[in-house]
Amino acid sequence: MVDYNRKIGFIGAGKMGSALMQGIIKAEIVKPENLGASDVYEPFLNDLKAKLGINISTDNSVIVKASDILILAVKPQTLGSVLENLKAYITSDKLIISIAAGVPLATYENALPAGTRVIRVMPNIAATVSEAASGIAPGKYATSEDMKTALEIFSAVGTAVQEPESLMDVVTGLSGSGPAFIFPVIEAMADGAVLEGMDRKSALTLSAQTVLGAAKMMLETGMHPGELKDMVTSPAGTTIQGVHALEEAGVRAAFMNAVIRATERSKELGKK
Ligand SMILES: NC(=O)C1=CN([C@@H]2O[C@H](COP(=O)(O)OP(=O)(O)OC[C@H]3O[C@@H](n4cnc5c(N)ncnc54)[C@H](O)[C@@H]3O)[C@@H](O)[C@H]2O)C=CC1
Ligand SMILES: O=C(O)[C@@H]1CCC=N1
Repeated sequence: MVDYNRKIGFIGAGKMGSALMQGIIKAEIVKPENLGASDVYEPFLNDLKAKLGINISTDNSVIVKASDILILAVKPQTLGSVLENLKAYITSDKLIISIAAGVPLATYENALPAGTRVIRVMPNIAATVSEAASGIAPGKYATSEDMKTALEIFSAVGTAVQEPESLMDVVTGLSGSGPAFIFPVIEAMADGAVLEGMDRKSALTLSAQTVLGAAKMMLETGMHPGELKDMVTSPAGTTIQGVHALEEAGVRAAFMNAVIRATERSKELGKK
């Protein structure tokens, strides 16, 4: 088990950092007084302190010094300067976890003191509601105990799987970015129902529950999505008409391309 008294610190308390902090507090794997966050933008910190009771600072080094596990949650473009400013405070007892898209483990290992234990994680925004999907890759110096710790933290806010680093850009394109591919689907299906006369609130509720139910059914039955689709699709019925409309619009290629393009962008970010 993750040591309940271990201190976890976030550098960057924006959208993803705060989503993870909410999930971590909800899962009770760390006490609020053992969770800290720093950010250059004070209002985010004040909100988090008020909501979660965590420690805050606008000085990154304060949080680094107070933490056993450091989660880097700043933009990939900001990371270089953050690492440069923090390296003097990274001692060998600290585990560094980064969630930055694209940035390879070697970048941290080269920028931080020799032998620093680093783990790369790509979670997603559903950590807020304890339903994140995270891929986790260990760095050169991370121990199996470190991986256990990372898997426990990210399993506490959803589902977490170990992946080789070579697939972390794909994880980014699929599950890291994926919620943003699905929200418009939920909205667009609801729009169809609104066009047919349903009120917006009911349409969004039914649409979102439909996506949730479909995903849950697949995960819980272990059945192939094609087989599940066939269970809904009566001969000459309603569903096959809708499926035909989606195929005419090239929906499968569109979703494949979304994942491919996001993956390629993650690779590009890593080269900067
Ligand atoms: N938003 C998402 O769904 C996901 C984001 N990520 C990764 O998480 C990281 C953060 O992304 P978001 O939370 O979306 O961005 P964001 O812009 O909401 O958060 C970044 C935070 O870093 C702060 N910041 C900027 N410079 C700083 C500095 N020098 N020291 C401390 N804090 C500083 C900003 O004020 C901001 O609050 C990125 O690397 C991104 O690739 C990973 C998975 C999903
Ligand atoms: O859009 C981005 O770059 C980040 C990484 C995955 C989700 N959001």
